[in-house]
Order: sequence, then C-alpha cells, then structure tokens
Amino acid sequence: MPDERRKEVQTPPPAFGPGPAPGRGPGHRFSHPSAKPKDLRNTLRRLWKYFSSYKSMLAGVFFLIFISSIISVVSPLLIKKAIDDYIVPGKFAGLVYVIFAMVLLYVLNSVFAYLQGYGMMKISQQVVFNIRNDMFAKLQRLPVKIFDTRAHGDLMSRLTNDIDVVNNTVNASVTSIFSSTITLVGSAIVMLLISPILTACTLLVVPLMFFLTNLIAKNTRKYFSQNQKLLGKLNGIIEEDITGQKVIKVFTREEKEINKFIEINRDLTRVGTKAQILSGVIPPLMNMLNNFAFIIVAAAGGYLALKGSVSVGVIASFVQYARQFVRPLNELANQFNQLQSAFAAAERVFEIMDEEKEKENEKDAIELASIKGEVEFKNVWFSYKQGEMVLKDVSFHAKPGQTIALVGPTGAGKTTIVNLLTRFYDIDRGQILIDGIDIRKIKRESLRKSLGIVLQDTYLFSESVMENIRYGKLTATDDEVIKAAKIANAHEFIKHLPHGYKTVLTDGGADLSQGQRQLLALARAILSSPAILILDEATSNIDTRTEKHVEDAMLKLMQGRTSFVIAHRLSTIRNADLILVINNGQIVEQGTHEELLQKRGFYYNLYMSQFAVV
Ligand SMILES: Nc1ncnc2c1ncn2[C@@H]1O[C@H](COP(=O)(O)OP(=O)(O)OP(=O)(O)O)[C@@H](O)[C@H]1O
Repeated sequence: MPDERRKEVQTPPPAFGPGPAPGRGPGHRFSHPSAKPKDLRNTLRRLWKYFSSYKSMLAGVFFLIFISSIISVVSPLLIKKAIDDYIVPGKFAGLVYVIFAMVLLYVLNSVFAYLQGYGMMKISQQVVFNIRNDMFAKLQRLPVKIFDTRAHGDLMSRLTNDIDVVNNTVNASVTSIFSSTITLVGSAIVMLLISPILTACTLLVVPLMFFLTNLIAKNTRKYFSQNQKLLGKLNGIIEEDITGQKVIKVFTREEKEINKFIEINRDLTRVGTKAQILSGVIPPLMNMLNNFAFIIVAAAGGYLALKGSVSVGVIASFVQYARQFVRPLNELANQFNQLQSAFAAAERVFEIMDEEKEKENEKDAIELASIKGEVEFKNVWFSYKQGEMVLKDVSFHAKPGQTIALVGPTGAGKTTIVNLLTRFYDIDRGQILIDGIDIRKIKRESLRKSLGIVLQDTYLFSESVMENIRYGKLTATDDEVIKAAKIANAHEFIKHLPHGYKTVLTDGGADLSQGQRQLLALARAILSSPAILILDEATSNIDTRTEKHVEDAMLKLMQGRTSFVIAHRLSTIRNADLILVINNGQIVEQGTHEELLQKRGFYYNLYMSQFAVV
C-alpha cells in the first residue's frame, strides 16, 4: 500500500465540523439551508425506532407539555375574570382567590416546564447514546473498502458533529413544536369563543408577518449558504495546515498559507456580517408587529368597550392572547428550519449505518484449529474497481515455514496480495488456500487470528507501551509482554523511556522513532505468535543500529513460520525460499535469488538497478 494511504489512518479529526450546529448563533433560524433531508419519512421512521424504546417516558413528557400548554391557554382567562368580576365591581375579597389561583398556575407551569425539559433531556441523551453506540459498532464491522474510499474526516464528523446536531435539536425542538402547536390552537379557540371580532383583529398582522420574514429570510438564506461554504473552506485550510505542518515548514510556505487564510477569513467575515445584520432585523420587526397587534386589539377593543359589546377584562386578556398567539407562530417557523437540519444530520448518520457490513461468514465456515501454514494462490484475479484488474492470474505455492519475498516496482500489487490474504478484500476469481482450505470457508476472525501483520508504519494506540504490546494477546501477563519485548530487541529502549513500560504514547506513537515503533509492532506480533506472518520492511528513516535490531527481531519472528515479506533489504531477498517478482499485477518470475539471477530477466534487471551498487 502506498504510504500516503497507510498514513491516512492517523489523520487527526477535522479542526472543526462541517459548520456550527443549528441553534448556536443569532442566525440559526436560517441555518444550513442546503441541509435538507432527502427521505424524510424513512429518517423519521428510523428515529422513531430509537425513541420508541422510551414510549412511556415520552408519553409522560408530552402529558406535562400538554398540561402546561393548557395552563398557558387558560391563564389569561383569569385576568379577564379578575378585572370583570372583581376589580370593576370592587369585590376585593374574591380578587385574592383569583390572584392565588394565578400564582398557583404559574408556579405549576414552571415546575412542569422543568420536569418536561428534564424528561426530554434524559430521553434524547439516551437516544443519542444508543445511536452513537450503534454507529461505532457498525464502524467496526465495515469492510476496509469503506475506509479506503471515504474521507476519514467525513466519517468522524458524522460520528461526532451530526450526532450532536440530532441531540441538540431533538431535545429543544420536539418539545417546543408540540407546546407551540397546542398553545397556538388552544389560544385561537379561546380567542374565538371570547370575541371573534378581536380575534380577526389579532390575525390581521399574521400575513404581514409571514410576508416580511419570508422576504428577509430569502436574502439571508443566500448569505448563510455562502457563509457555510466559506466556513467549510476555512476549516479545510486549518485541517490541512495542521496535518501538513512539516511540509509547510520545510518549503517555508507559512506566509503564503497565512495570506490564503486571511483572504478567506475576510470573505467569511464580510458574508457573515451581512447575514447576521439581515437576520438581526427579524426580532425587532417581530416585536414591532407584536405591538401593532397590541395597538389594533387595544383600539378595536376600546371602541367595542365604549359601545358596550366587550368588557375591559376581555381586552386585557386579549392583549395577553395576542402575544401568546404570535410567539408560538414565530417559534414554529424557527423550529421547522432547525428540525430540517437535524433530520439531514440524522440521515447522514443512518447512511453510514446502512453501508453494507463485511459479509457474514459462510454458513459452513470453519474455525482453524492448528495450522501448518501452507498458502496457495490459484489463478487469482482481483480488481478494486470493476473492470480494472489489479491482480491478473496470480498463482504461487508457499510451503509451511518458508519465507516468501514479494518484490516489484511501486504499484505492482504487493500490498494487494496482502489485502487478499487477510480478506480485507475478496477475490473476483480463483482460489486462495491455507492448508488446502479455501479462505472463504474459514471464519474471518479465525483466519485473521492466525495471521500476524507488521507494517512499516505501525499504528499504536494512545495507551501505555505495555498495553500496546499486549494488543497482540490480551490475556498475556506483564512478564510475557516483557519477554516478547526482549525477543523483539525493544526492551532496551523501553527501559529508557520516562516511565518504562508504563509510558503512555501520544498521537499514535508520534513521540517514538519509526524504528522504535516497528520494534513495538514486532513485539506485538511475537506475543500473538501467528502461524503466518506478513511483514513490510522499512525502507527509510531507520538508523543502521535500529535497523539491525529490527532485522534481527524479524528473523527471530519468522523462524518456523510461513512469512510473506514485502522486501526491500537485499539480505531478506537473498535468504528467501521463494521470491515472487510482481509487475503490473502479474507474477512475472518466481524462484530463488540464484535461479532468478541466472534467468537474466525482470528480476535480474531490478536487482542490477537497485542493489548492484550496494
Ligand atoms: N483501495 C484501493 N482502491 C483502488 N485502487 C487501489 C487501492 N489500493 C491499491 N490500489 C491500486 O492497485 C494497484 C496496486 O497497488 P498496491 O498497493 O498493491 O501496490 P504495491 O506493489 O504494494 O505498491 P508499493 O510498493 O508502492 O506499496 C495500484 O495501481 C493502486 O493504485
């Protein structure tokens, strides 16, 4: 595998996500206009599947929302009652009861609001906990192909940002939409019952409100869309510059990078300011329209009161209703946009969950008990992309305990042979046999357990050295780990680390040299003691002393095991029992070093060009 691809595994997560989650900023009401769900019904159905596990809790929350919305709807009636029945006629004793009832209702409302928020938060946290777990479990079951073809930053952002968006929005929006709807409908009904004329007066501002907000929204949407794009660009630069720091420094491109960043940052600020200024017009505008409604109700109410057709209490309660009516309308429009973003985010999460898993083992797949290590490729054909054959009719036979060197120019297909042996990818045609058994008939886990892989750029986890070696065999004791490290010639350098075996590695072992990382990988492989070994020899970055250690450890590891070595060292190639010379996806020659040299063919030329000087 070319180094770039291998290194991609260690790429850090994107500096920021694809953009801010909706609802985090003044412009949130028009957030992410492009983020519309493609198949809303399906997304809803799948979200419901997660929520349905908490049906009774949900029912409780909705009951509380229902009650508190009803309280909001009836409270203004108490104002009417207080004015008409007690204040105007001067019955102050009764007024005390009404005031008491109002206080009680408002307190109850607050308590219910807290309980419903608490319940909904619990449910959404639990739902997100489950989605996150399912997504991560799915990630572990995905075939290597997905990781080879999808941007890792994208996968990470789905697992973190998108799930976060779902969490935040579901938590806030679902309750808000439900309570807004009830308050809206309830208020409308009560208003109609009290005074149809004043209701009509209140509704007068609604079309104006929709017209104006839509007009502004259309323009802001354009700016927010540009804002998102520029933000994406800016994040891309940050991500690239962090990952490619060394390249930037070596080519002294800091100044150029800074200027590039400033330019985009300036555009982002310009567009962002416009978007925010425009959307900032909405709240005062709403306020103004609200006040208009208030004036219309007061004027019409005053006129009707003078005529004696409505009471002062009705006007007072109507002022309250007018406010109660316009606010949820506004809220519903906001929440609708946010929900759309959340559904789109949920869709992106489900998309990964829908990716096809690594195929199940065949029904009659067997467990490998103890294997001798005979490996045979029989007329194997393989393509990563349909129609582009990468391996063409590859056949070879490795006897137990033999060392097989894979040599050939870059891109020839050496790593691909390894990818097939491990069943990271399945072949198109032909057969791969281990001890005479087709590997498709062997359980994947069992097959992989019998293989040990040491790559040039080994992945180490951000754990202690001890745990990193133990990764090869989880049941190994500390003594066994240390013994393996000694065989791998890693003990000496580990001893000199600040905390010895307890030293915690950072960033995939970035604080170790490449040679040291390889020694740890060798110790790991020694501990797992596989029957078949796959080794990728280091080509560079290792000092001669460490290289000697690595070579020595590899030789010890290879003893008595069938070993495939992507070979770069002349000594390995010379000592191999079988050399497979691969070019352009085909085995062009095979045999021992002497046999191949005598042939004076492809290998001879390769050898002369690479090693003759040495
Ligand atoms: N995941 C992939 N998807 C598509 N094409 C791939 C993939 N991996 C490798 N290839 C292609 O398959 C061919 C063989 O690649 P392979 O990695 O096996 O070469 P290699 O001999 O190991 O090269 P190197 O010595 O440079 O690591 C190349 O043309 C490469 O571009």
